[in-house]
Amino acid sequence: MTGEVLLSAHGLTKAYAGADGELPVLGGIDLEVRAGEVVALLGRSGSGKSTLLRCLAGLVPASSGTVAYRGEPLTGANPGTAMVFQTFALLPWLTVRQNVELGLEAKGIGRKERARAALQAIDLIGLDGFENAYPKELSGGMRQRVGFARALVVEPDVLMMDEPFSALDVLTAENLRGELMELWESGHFPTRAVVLVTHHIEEAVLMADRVVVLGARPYGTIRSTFAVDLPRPRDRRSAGFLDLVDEVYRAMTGRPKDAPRLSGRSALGSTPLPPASVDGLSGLAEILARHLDDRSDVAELADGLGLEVDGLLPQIDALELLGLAEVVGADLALTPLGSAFARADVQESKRLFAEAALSVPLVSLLTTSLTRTPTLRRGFFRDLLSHHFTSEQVEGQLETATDWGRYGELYAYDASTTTYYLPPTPPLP
Ligand SMILES: Nc1ncnc2c1ncn2[C@@H]1O[C@H](COP(=O)(O)OP(=O)(O)OP(=O)(O)O)[C@@H](O)[C@H]1O
Repeated sequence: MTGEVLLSAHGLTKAYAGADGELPVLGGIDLEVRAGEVVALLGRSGSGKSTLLRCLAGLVPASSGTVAYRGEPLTGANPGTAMVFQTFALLPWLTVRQNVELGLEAKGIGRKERARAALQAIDLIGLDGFENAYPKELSGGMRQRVGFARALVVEPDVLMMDEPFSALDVLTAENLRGELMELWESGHFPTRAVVLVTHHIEEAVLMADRVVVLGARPYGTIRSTFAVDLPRPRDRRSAGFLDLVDEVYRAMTGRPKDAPRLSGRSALGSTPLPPASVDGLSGLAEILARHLDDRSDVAELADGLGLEVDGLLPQIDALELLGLAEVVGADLALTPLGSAFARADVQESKRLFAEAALSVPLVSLLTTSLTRTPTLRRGFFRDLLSHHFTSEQVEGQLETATDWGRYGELYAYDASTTTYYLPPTPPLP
């Protein structure tokens, strides 16, 4: 790696203030971004990717450690970066050109020069003809082009992108990714490096020279880094591409030795329940049961379903957590319990599922609490969980626990009164 260092983070930590004290999000990040490279920050939801990007951009202050631009520690917004967001964040009452000019206005650049630079950026990103259109007249893809033009117009040293394609439909996203990388390769790209936040493994391998995998347990740290030496434009079907996707996938699912097991049989606060419905995880178990030895390569499974690999992560996590499957290398394999579950009739599958779900702390807590107090409000469990998780994570976990417990007939839930209760015992025949 030879380019000069543009961005650097050393010993960077970040904790947000929460209702119940500090929520640590990043722990001890060391990272450099050099001229000439595209770096992807890859990780699951909640691993702190966006927070790291914002710290590098100086939009969020670090709790400790340093972030520097060209060796100068940041004291506010990073003057060498511009950001493209997932949601396009355009001002609806301004035209395309006026939206693009916004970044320049903030820099105190005169009107004539602003118009010239904006038109150039608009042209570069394929928006010519839309200069005077308002955002509501544009498709999602065209709106995101405005997002790109607005960032590129200031010719930042480093373009920062926070999941810029995830709000777009598949074809539009693929098209825009391709155009962007062509532009980067052509040498006409007005930035010297790119940092991309994504949770799509394939997107990271497709676009980046270096993929930095963040792990989320117990808080965001760099788990591994991969150099991507594949020639551009990259072929998603080439053996090299698929091998690297597999390797990165293993790094994302592999657990560091000292991290708590995902099985979460320990404390309530260890690992949030994944957002996987019983239907979804049963579907995956049934598909696995159709494979030889009840196991399959995860990338192939996802491909067969028309999904990106990470699209299956919540269901895989759920099957593991419930002890119904395990990840072995790049494969997902049903356990004997999972195999029985996948092949059982409805009643037996509910019984097996209940047995598995009772090993999950939150489900077990709901069940045992209800044996002591026959009805309990959702707010009671929300409060308990809020000591360990953000409110979004709390609601997500309660959704999952409600679905799982209902299916296993461990408890029932009345949404109109937000109350859990024990299901009535069926009458004796
Ligand atoms: N401003 C904030 N205040 C409090 N907590 C926050 C704030 N921003 C993020 N968090 C929390 O920090 C954790 C990491 O969030 P972050 O958005 O950085 O992760 P991420 O890996 O980018 O996830 P995602 O892909 O879901 O955006 C999450 O638990 C999130 O709820």
